[in-house]
Order: sequence, then C-alpha cells, then structure tokens
Amino acid sequence: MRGSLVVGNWKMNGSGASNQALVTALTDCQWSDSVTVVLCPPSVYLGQVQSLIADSSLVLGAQDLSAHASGAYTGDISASMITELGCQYVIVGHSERREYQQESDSLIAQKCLAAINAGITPIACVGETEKQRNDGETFSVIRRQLDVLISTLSTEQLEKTVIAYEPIWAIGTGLTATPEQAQEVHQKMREQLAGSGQNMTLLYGGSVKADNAAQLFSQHDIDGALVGGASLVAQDFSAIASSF
Ligand SMILES: O=C[C@H](O)COP(=O)(O)O
Repeated sequence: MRGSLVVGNWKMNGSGASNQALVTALTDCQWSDSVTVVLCPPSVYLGQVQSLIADSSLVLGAQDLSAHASGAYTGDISASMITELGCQYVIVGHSERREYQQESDSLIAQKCLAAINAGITPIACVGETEKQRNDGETFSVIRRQLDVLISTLSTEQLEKTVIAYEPIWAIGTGLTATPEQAQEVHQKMREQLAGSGQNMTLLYGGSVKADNAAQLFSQHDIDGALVGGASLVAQDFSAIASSF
C-alpha cells in the first residue's frame, strides 16, 4: 500500500552504547502519525533495537536476508529469523551488496519472495552508476532491474514491495539527485509498474539530508526516503521524518 515512509539504513555502523544513545534520542522525537519510520541496524543489534523501540512508534527493519529458508548457508540470516526479532521491513539489493557481494537481479527477486512469504515488506533497491547516467542509460538500467522483479513476483506480491531508487553516484557522496531528476525516475518507475505502481510506495535514497528532504518529498511520485549517513544522527533523521 502506498504511504509515507522514512527508512534509516545504518549500514555497518553502531555499537551497543551508540545504538542506545541514538534510539533513546529518537524515541523523544516527534513527526506526523502518517509517516512510518523504520530503523535498520546491523543484524547483530536487531534484538537490542527491538527492545529499545518497544514502547515507541518506531519500526524495525533488517539490512538483508537470505533467499533460503534454512540450512547450510553459513553467515546467512533467514526471513523467519528476522521475523522472530520483530522486523517488519528488510532492505534487499542495496547497491553495496550488488557490488561487493555480486548480488544479481534474480537473487534480489528471490530475496523479495522470501521476505513476502514471511510477511515482511522488502525494500528493493535499484539505481544507476554515474557512468550509466552520463551515457544516458539511467532509464534502461532501472527498467532492466525492475523487469526482473515484475516477472518474478505476482501482482499481489509486487504491491507488497517497496522500491527505493538510489542513484549510486548520490550515495554517501553529498551529491543528491535534484528533486526533478528523482521525480523523473520515480514517475517512469510507476509507469513501468503499471496498475500496481499506483498502490506502491517508492522511496528516494542518496544523500538525503534535513535540508533537501522536504523538496524531495514534495514531488508527486516520491513517497519517502532510504537514508544512510543522516540516519545515524537523531536530530538529522528526525528532521527528515518531519519533512512531510
Ligand atoms: O541506504 C541508504 C543509501 O545508500 C543512502 O546513503 P546516504 O544517505 O549516506 O547517501
């Protein structure tokens, strides 16, 4: 279902003490009831963060999951395991995993299925490199990445999926896509998702900060953000969540 969503991807950051300070500060912050705010800590801290957010409106998410249900997959974490820890969302196909773990579009689609079958909402990431954008390939890259999801998931499953458009050149660089550039891609994605697109939540990610969030969120097809660096600072993340 389409709705306002702000997701903090802590990536490989945090410690017991810093998590406690960050989450405690966030539980004191306020934003509109219509916005869902999700924290995605590293998996070893999911239990800790689950306890810290227990009496708040904050929601828990994981940064990845296995496409397999169980078995001999050393280091993997299954959908049922993260469900047991209270996760309602899971990020899949982040460009860092596509690059460093060579994750393919088809593996990412399988991970989406594993999440959906466990009742977890997958946040599937797509996005182009700087070279692909400069070569005019942005829309063909996104189209190819989305096509695999569209052909693997049923309409009902697709509508349970969140898509995050993250131009790789904007991640952690301080270079944000302009609201117009981001809107253009979101509009094309919604068109490609056809009937399902109108019911789906589409996020933008890539150097989202307190001072650019409102402009991004004012775009017709942008429903929220997948936030990296700024999600590690309570005041900044809260300001982003309050930007609707
Ligand atoms: O998952 C989050 C994105 O990679 C964006 O990261 P960033 O906000 O640090 O650019």
